[in-house]
Amino acid sequence: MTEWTDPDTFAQALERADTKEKGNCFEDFEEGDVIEHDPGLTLTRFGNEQWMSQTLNHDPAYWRTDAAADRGFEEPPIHPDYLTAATLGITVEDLSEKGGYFLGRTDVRFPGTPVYAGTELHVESEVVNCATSSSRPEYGIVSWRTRGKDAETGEVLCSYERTNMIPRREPVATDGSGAAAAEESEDNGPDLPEEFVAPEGGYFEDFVEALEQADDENAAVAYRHERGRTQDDVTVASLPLATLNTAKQHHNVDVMSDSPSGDIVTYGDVTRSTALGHARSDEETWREVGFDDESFHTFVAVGDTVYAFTRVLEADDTASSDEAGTVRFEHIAFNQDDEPVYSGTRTAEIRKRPS
Ligand SMILES: CC(C)(COP(=O)(O)OP(=O)(O)OC[C@H]1O[C@@H](n2cnc3c(N)ncnc32)[C@H](O)[C@@H]1OP(=O)(O)O)[C@@H](O)C(=O)NCCC(=O)NCCSC(=O)C[C@H](O)C(=O)O
Repeated sequence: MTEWTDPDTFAQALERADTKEKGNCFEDFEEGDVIEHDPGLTLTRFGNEQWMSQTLNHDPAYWRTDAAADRGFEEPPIHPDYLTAATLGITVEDLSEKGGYFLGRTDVRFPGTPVYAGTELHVESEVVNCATSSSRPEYGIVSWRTRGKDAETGEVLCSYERTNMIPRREPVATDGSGAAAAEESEDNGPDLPEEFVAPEGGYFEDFVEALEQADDENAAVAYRHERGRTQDDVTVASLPLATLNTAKQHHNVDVMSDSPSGDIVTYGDVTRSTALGHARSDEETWREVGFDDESFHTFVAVGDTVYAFTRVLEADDTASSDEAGTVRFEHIAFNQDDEPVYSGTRTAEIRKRPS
């Protein structure tokens, strides 16, 4: 009898065998469905430090006990970026493993923070919207409300609404109106203020002063950050896998060679954390409050370099501590060709200058 490992025999066997599929297609989601995700993850110091080091987030409060105490933490906590990435990673097997691109996310909040190492995450998602893509008949667009909870107490630690493009089993006819609208809107020329102001330093007062100066001069507070992070095997494949993110986009070169990106791509949360790390390196962060209107504009792949640009939108003297004020930023991650790859608004408490 022929050995099944004989190459010709095996090729035929592969052709005739059914594939035990992973993940869900667009047709499998229905608005109102609630999905309890099976995978869980213990948030560890190691996982946190691996994520934060590789994305250049070096805020000492997340690394050193004395710096943590100085910021009112019991010990170096789990960073909200890693918490967000781990919450999303756990959902991928059920929501997006089939290969849909992560388009955006909003209302990212951390009601139960600070979170400390040793906390076990339990995550659930509710399908909030299923829409036809008018430009891509082979995909639908699905949004979920996801909550990452402390598995022991049930307290919600991280919550957000996320949208992905999800492959359909059967393509549908579309009118292409989305693509036409996008083309029309490209006709508008750039509309930028004449002057850009950069804050002198990274304290709350520096942002307030820069906003006041910009207001006087009809300018914007906007600046770029010097650091860049070239994507490598660790950022593209290892970091998402470390959050249990099974999206083939990040680790299966074979499948991805025949996809819109043509290659494995960086997990959106890695791109975002990297840009935020660059921005935070130029400010005195006190606490992260939330993120809104996040969008991923184009792919980031191995060899691409992620840079960051910041626009300061507003500042407010009130915060959870007298030692800080609240600032709202828009952060844009861009690549070596100056193309935006991510954008989103961020609300953060920024330390006031010590008197
Ligand atoms: C994915 C893209 C290649 C699509 O590009 P394009 O075909 O040019 O279309 P649009 O960008 O105009 O968008 C297609 C439709 O999706 C809707 N859309 C776009 N953004 C959002 C959003 N934030 N919320 C809701 N809907 C959104 C548009 O309106 C379009 O709708 P329609 O006209 O009806 O078709 C391109 O966008 C791209 O390359 N994006 C980058 C994607 C990416 O790299 N993401 C991060 C990496 S993938 C990942 O992290 C996966 C993750 O692990 C996971 O599992 O989620």
